[in-house]
Amino acid sequence: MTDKQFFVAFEGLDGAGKSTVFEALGPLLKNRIKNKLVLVDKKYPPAFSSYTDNHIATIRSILWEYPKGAPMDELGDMHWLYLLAAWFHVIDNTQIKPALVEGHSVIMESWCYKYLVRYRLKADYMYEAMLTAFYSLTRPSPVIYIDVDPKIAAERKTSYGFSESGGMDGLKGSSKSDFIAYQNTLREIYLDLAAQNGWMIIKADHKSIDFIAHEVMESLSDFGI
Ligand SMILES: Nc1ncnc2c1ncn2[C@@H]1O[C@H](COP(=O)(O)OP(=O)(O)O)[C@@H](O)[C@H]1O
Ligand SMILES: Cc1cn([C@H]2C[C@H](O)[C@@H](COP(=O)(O)OP(=O)(O)O)O2)c(=O)[nH]c1=O
Repeated sequence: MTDKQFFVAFEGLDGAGKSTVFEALGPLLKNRIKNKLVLVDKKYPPAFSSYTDNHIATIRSILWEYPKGAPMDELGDMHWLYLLAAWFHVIDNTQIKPALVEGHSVIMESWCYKYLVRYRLKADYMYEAMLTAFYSLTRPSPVIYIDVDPKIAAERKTSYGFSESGGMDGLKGSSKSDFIAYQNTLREIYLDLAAQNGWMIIKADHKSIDFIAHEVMESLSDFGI
């Protein structure tokens, strides 16, 4: 048992297995730590107040419940940047910061780096603007990067979304091969970020969820968790 306080978050490509490993890890971690553990799903955080819950439901519907085929690129990359920043700041303010102040530990199913990776492909000033907008967000440590070959992630999916296939970066088409090509580009950027920031990398190709979850638990011991 450990009483170390932590904030850890998963990162990885679309279909890497973040949500699934997050669900498997929760019960394993709860048995290992003395503090209360707060589990936060990026899109569906635990209830807060009715005002805030309504507010975030509105932002969520814009960010994630958009109609299939919506021409999201019409609105512009800077618009989406600030909406994404608004989302992560509300999660930080209402979930992560208060939990840490209370002495609890937090595990996030995924954090904001996926969008930094996507914005790395855009003009430099946009990437810089996103870094600035995200600057004061609480930083997880460690970040657990679930690394999969995009071909394997693609096999798990039945459809390939517009933004998952590079639609927001001017790429046309959302076939399996479009998804794989875009995700391969993102993976290189992700792996650079992982190396620069000392993220924990879990190689997940051809491994069961149970196996991956136990590997994550072993690696977390190296961080005293
Ligand atoms: N290691 C794995 N082996 C087999 N299937 C997996 C594995 N990891 C995830 N999956 C399946 O792949 C799909 C995508 O996983 P998910 O956790 O939703 O990915 P993410 O949250 O990273 O987008 C789900 O249907 C999940 O059951
Ligand atoms: C401009 C831009 C916006 N976004 C925004 C639009 C979407 O509403 C939002 C969420 O992306 P989406 O791929 O729909 O979901 P997920 O977060 O599960 O991967 O991010 C990008 O993902 N990429 C971009 O290049």
